[in-house]
Amino acid sequence: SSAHRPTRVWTLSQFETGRAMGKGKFGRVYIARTKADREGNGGGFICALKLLYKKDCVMYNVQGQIRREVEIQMNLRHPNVLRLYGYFHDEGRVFLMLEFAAKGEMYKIMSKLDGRRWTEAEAGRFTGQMADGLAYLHSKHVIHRDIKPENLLVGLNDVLKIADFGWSVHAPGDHRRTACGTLDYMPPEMIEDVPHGHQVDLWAFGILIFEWLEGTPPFDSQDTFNANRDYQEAAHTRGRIRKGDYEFPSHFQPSAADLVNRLLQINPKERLPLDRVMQHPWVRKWDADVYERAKSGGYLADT
Ligand SMILES: CC(=O)N[C@H]1CCN(c2c(Cl)cnc3[nH]c(-c4cn(C)nc4C)nc23)C1
Repeated sequence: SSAHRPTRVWTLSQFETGRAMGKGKFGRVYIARTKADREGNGGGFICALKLLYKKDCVMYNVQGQIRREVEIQMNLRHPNVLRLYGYFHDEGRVFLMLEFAAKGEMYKIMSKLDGRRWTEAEAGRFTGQMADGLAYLHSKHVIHRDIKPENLLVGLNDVLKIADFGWSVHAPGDHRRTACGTLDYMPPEMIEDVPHGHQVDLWAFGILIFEWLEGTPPFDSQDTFNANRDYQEAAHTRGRIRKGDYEFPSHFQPSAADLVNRLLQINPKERLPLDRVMQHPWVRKWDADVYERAKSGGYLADT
C-alpha cells in the first residue's frame, strides 16, 4: 500500500561515533555506525553524522531554510546524489544522517593528483555521472546553485556523489561566504544579478569539466588575500566571465573543449541541455550508457 512508512525516530544513543571527518566552520561531520537494537538487528550501518548547532541556526535565522532543504533532500534517491537518511535533534543540536562516501571529498582528492588533473577517462566517467545526477535533481526542480569540487564526494568504485553542503554547514555564513566566496563557478547572470534558473548549474558543470581536465578553472580568480588587490582581481574575473573570455590550453582534448564551449554559453538558454550532454561524443566515449540510464530512470525531459 502507499501508506506513508513513518521514518524511524533516531537518537544519538543509537550510534557509535568515530572521528570528525572535517571541521566545517558551522558544523562538524563524524563517521558513525548504528548500534544493534535489543533484538540484535540494524547494527553496523555506517553513515556520516552532521552536527549543526541550533544556536548558530537561530542566530542566522536559517532554521526554516534548513527544515525546507532537509525535506527536499530526504526525498531524493539517486546513486549520484548523496542520500539524507534522516534527521533528529536534541536540545541544542540538529543531527543529519547522511550517506558516507568512502573516498571523501573531490577537491581534497584532486589536490593530491599530478597537476590536480584527472585522466580523460576519469574526467569522462565523472562527467557522465554528474550529468545523470544533475538531470535527476533538475527533474525534481532542485537547482543546486553551488556545483564545485568542494561540494562533490566520491564513494567506493569512484561513484560521484553530489552533496549540497551549501545550505547546511555553510548556510549560516552563507551571505558572508557568497560575498567573498570564489567567483570561479559563478555564471554571468548571477554576476549581473538577474533572475536565474537551472541553467546556472549547466554553466558550473562546464567549469567543472574544464577544471577536472586542466586542474584549474577557466576564469581562475587566483583567490588573493590582500583586500584591494583582491577587489581588483575579482573585478577582472567578473569582466572575463561576463565576456566569456577563457581559452583552452594546447593539450585540451578538442572534443572535450567542444562540450565545455556548449556549456559555457553566456546566454543561459543556449547552454547544452543535460540530455544532449549525455549524448555528446566525448561523454559517450567514457560513459556509453548514461543516456539510456537516465531515460529508463524516467527523469529526462522528453525533449
Ligand atoms: C569539512 C567537512 O565538513 N567535511 C565533511 C564534508 C562532508 N563530509 C562527508 C560526508 Cl557528508 C559524507 N561522506 C564523507 N566521507 C568523507 C571522507 C572519506 N574520507 C576517506 N575522508 C573523508 C573526509 N567525508 C564525508 C565531510
